[in-house]
Amino acid sequence: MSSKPITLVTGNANKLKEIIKILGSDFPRQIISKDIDLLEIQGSPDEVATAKCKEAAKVINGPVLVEDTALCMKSLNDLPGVYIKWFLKALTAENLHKLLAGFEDKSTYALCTFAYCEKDGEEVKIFRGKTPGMIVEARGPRQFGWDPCFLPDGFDKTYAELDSDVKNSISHRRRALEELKAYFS
Ligand SMILES: O=P(O)(O)OP(=O)(O)OP(=O)(O)OC[C@H]1O[C@@H](n2cnc3c(O)ncnc32)[C@H](O)[C@@H]1O
Ligand SMILES: [Mg+2]
Repeated sequence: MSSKPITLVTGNANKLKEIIKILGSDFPRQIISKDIDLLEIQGSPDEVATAKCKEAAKVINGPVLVEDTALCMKSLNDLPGVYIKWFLKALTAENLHKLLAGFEDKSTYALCTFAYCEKDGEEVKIFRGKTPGMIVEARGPRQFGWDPCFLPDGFDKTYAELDSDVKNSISHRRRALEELKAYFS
């Protein structure tokens, strides 16, 4: 494995902040971030992350890391899933819970999928993390996406209401990064 810096490609500043915080200072590789709006295909979370990674690798001449986040509602057979970005944009966090208004079962999981590739044409490695919870009416600071609507199992506060260190200790992103850390160390 090379020791070159890894370029993390994301257009989402909140994601970037959490990733850097969770990786911490003892992560063995240097991370550089780059904001490129990558094309997102339709498909499973693995397919979307893999395609994003291959596209990023074509642009960046070296190791690349991308991430895709899905929000999967059980009553909707795991939709919106990877399309949550567009649902959130259309509905805003205020109205997201209304998607499940006609359903009793509000259970939903947050899924984070990282995809890493050493360079263009090389194998893409996938790391996944999942946090179960449910969708509630928006509560807490409206800072990061659907955080105000997601109540993780075992907590009475939404991701938005939780202290950021607590969110980062149980989040979908944290769990995926644990897998990634294990691979790199
Ligand atoms: O450039 P990329 O990394 O793709 O960033 P993005 O903002 O387009 O992100 P995604 O394609 O992964 O879409 C996921 C959507 O879910 C939101 N999101 C991602 N992680 C989140 C988290 O931990 N809490 C709340 N919202 C989150 C994010 O703002 C998007 O609207
Ligand atoms: Mg995106």
